[in-house]
Amino acid sequence: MGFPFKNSAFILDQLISHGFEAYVVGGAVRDYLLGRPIHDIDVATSAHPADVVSLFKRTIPIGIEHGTVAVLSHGSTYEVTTFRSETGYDDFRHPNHVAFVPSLEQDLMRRDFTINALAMDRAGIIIDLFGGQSDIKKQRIRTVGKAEERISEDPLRMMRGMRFASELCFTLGQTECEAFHQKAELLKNISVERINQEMTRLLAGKGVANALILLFKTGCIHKLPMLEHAGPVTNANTPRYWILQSDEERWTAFLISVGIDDVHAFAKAWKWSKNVRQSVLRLTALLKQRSKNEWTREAVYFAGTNDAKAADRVLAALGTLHENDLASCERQVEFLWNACPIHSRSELTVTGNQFMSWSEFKPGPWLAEVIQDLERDIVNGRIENKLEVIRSWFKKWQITQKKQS
Ligand SMILES: Nc1ccn([C@@H]2O[C@H](COP(=O)(O)OP(=O)(O)OP(=O)(O)O)[C@@H](O)[C@H]2O)c(=O)n1
Repeated sequence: MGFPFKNSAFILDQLISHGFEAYVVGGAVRDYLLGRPIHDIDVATSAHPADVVSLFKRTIPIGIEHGTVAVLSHGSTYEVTTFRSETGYDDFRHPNHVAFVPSLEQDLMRRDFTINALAMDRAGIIIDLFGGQSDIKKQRIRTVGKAEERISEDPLRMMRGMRFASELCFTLGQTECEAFHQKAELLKNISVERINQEMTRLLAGKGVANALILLFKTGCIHKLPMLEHAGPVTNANTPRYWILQSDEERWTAFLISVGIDDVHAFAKAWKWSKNVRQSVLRLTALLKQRSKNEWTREAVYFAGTNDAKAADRVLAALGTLHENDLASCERQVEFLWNACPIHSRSELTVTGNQFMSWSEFKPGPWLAEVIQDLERDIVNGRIENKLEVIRSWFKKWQITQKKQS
């Protein structure tokens, strides 16, 4: 078969020529066997981090406490990690001291799942001590050794297991399922950032429907922040995630499907970035507006075509809109957008300053209001986007404001 990870061959060669063992391990071997794109290449070696640093020109000690050194070459980064066992490795470098480095076997034994506990040597031979290849063939997720032990070492592994089930469309072994159920509570000790990463990937996987069923069956879902009372998701009421095109669309559909209304609080608890939070909030607001009405020129103008189409996809994923009607809804959105006389505030012939110079009011919130009212009237074709027209429109606007106050 030969060694498929050509770009990283120099790392193995350099380590081996200095008397060390070196293998490609983990996700790269798994994804290679699955025919999936390879993202990161991780190398496991018997060399100490200090040896790794001395053997390569450009290195960064990214996780020295875990024995990981990043080797940089031709714009790529390779993670080289000293074999570790649960007790780590002994880095006591006294001249008379023989440093203890675990074996490859010990290193593979402490990994999470059999499909991730595979190694490949420089000749392209696969080292498979726990039946990882057979599990790949049978499309199942099994832990290396006792599930309870692997989970106790790092409870995030439960989320990883279900995320792999989603991404690879694999099933979860029965013992693993039971162990997840028994250990679900431990998820509360895991940082929300790590949970969020796994959950976001789980929602994006092809097998998301089954993964969600697992999340509920194992009770793990109810141990996640703000999902204590998340409400049951079955095969029948799972959103049609395949219609959705971004993490934000998937999160919006997920939150609606499990009955979470307070997106603000959820975003805070899950420490979402500002971008994700604002997108999900915008989409949720649009859905409320859209589920009652057809798109109008004004609604498309204020939403923008991207969000308008995204909102329709979420509606289709939730079954409110028929999937077959999506294409015509998209065309409708495009049509309405093209019919708008302006496409953003910057196209108005007046600015806030102009209103100020015409106005008898002091600056205040009215400025934002007047601009929005103007955009609305122009987009709906009620007035033209011309300075003199807007000036007389503004006179009337001021009069109605005064009457109202
Ligand atoms: N909680 C964890 C995380 C990782 N690993 C091991 O470390 C390897 C690398 O982890 P990572 O890069 O996070 O994931 P990958 O398995 O490479 O998968 P992906 O790239 O799809 O995230 C895994 O294959 C697995 O052997 C583990 O045992 N337990």
